[in-house]
Amino acid sequence: AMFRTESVEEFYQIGEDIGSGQFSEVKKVTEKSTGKDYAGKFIRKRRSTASRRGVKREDIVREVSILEELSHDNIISLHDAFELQKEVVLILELVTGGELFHYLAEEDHVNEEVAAQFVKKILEALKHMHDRNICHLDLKPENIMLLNRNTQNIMLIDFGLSRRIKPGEDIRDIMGTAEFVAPEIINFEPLSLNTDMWAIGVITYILLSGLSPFLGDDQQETYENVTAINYSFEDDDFFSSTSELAKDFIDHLLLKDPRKRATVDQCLSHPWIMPRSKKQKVQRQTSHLKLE
Ligand SMILES: Nc1cc2c(nn1)-c1ccccc1CC2
Repeated sequence: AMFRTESVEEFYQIGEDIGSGQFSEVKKVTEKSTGKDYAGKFIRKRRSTASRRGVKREDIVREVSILEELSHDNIISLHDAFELQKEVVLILELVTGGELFHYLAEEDHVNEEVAAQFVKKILEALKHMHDRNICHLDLKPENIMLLNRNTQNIMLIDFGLSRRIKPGEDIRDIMGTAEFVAPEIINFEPLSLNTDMWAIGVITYILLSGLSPFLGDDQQETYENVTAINYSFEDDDFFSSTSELAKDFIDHLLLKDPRKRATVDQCLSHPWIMPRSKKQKVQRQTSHLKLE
């Protein structure tokens, strides 16, 4: 059986809230037998097929089976799982560095050296997934946690929309967060591993500028900006000190045709992520010096 049916409170002491999702609360929990701290993700089950609240049991089972298949330093690990009458509780590895989103809110934007290190870590986690034909489909700063404040070590945390991409099988029904969704999601065209690569382009743009490239005044306007690929680096000279390498990296990801986008392997060997020469490394650093 996938889930234990004993009471989670018999084995874990429930602590304070540390986060939440649309249908989930995440609390710090302590395993009684070991004294170890974890993150307990309490996911409300959907009571009936007619309801729009809660998560379908099959979707929770999918999230758990994907978490069980993945094993990587920058991907949250699953320690245990309980099923109660109204909810499922996932016992996840505890990360306490806060969301990348909050770090960005404080820092506004980060210098290129730091941004490139963050993106490299996210790409390494994503490579572990893509090598297993698993796509995340909800990559955004809220789903990226910092291991701790002062390193670029990150952790992907939420696999609620993740899917195994089977050749020939069409996935069209996923809808993530408007600012980060690729054009094919809005147009209900087939999704693929390349759908994640679009989100990497959006996250990189935000890391470097603090601006969200497609964000409009409402969801409709955001969708129009995405499907029109309406972004630029000219906004209010937020990119005046950004290197050409960084802009080139983003330009190879924010492409309408998913097949033209750089893959995770191509991103990992892009000179912005893997500088091949002193000149390229200096180019990345000088942009930082100008900012400071
Ligand atoms: N939707 C969310 C949201 C969160 C988490 N998981 N899913 C999480 C996982 C491990 C440690 C800490 C958290 C808090 C945020």
